[in-house]
Amino acid sequence: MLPVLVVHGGAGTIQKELAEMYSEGVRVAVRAGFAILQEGGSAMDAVVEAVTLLENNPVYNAGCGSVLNEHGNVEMDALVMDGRTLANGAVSAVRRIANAAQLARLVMEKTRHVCLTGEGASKFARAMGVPEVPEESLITDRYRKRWEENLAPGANPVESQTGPKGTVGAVAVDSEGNVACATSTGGIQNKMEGRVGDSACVGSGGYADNRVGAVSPTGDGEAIMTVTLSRLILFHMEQGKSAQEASDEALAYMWEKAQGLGGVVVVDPRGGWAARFNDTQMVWAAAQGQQLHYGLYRGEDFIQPLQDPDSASTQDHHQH
Ligand SMILES: NC(=O)C[C@H](N)C(=O)O
Repeated sequence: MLPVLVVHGGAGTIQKELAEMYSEGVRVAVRAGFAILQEGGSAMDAVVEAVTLLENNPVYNAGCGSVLNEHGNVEMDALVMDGRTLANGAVSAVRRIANAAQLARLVMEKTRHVCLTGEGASKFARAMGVPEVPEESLITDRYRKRWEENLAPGANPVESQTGPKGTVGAVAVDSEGNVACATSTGGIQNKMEGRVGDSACVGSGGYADNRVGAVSPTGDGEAIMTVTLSRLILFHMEQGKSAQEASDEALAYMWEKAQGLGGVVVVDPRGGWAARFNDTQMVWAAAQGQQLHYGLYRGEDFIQPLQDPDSASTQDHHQH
């Protein structure tokens, strides 16, 4: 049933105290993006709106709330892709802007390139009138502290590159059957300056093609890139697998070949969808028809009516 929107706020191990905040944020974002689809808006508008809200929410590792690189700076990656035309745009290692996915969309719409990086991406943002924000406005106390802990004698900065991976992403099918994806992230804690992650690389950190579907992943970027996870999932769907089967097969392959953990949200053009992960947790939410689905641990699929956010949720172990 069309339209559909599915979002994620990252995979990994989410501290118990923060779980409700993580879950609430993806539900708010999915409602806002889905409202656009219900009014006849495009899949592209819906995914960018959902991701923008998640970037602005300091809970997630994207926009405000991004993790810090080895020098204590925020460098963000993002991409968008439109399944109608295969048009896509990305930015990598971009600094001092609030909404990297919107800048990725401008790369798609206003340049002949698919990815701009670092200082070039910042110059392009300025030329497009995107306001520069102070780096401090993107940094939360939580990540500032984590970064400082890594400077302590005896700390192992490489070890702390693992941990919660709160990248954000969204996939949608609009009422005309067009699919789109958007992904945005601060990357991984203590990454080397200039490190480009999957979230800036089309085919890895996202893909959308009206003939097959759309994917947005989260997780170990190097492993995601090694298996080109998003395109791999769509390849399995082209071979006749459902969104769920294709996701599980590709995630298992990523583990086998690259010891990669992560998760994905996926849609197909008929309105089938999946939120799957091989890490301990992934925070996700989906909207379709009158229902909002959401979950955090494996096997969870809580359902609420979209109309009434306060009504009691029911748990249903049907897996998507
Ligand atoms: N948080 C994440 O999902 C990390 C992201 N995939 C990256 O490697 O940059």
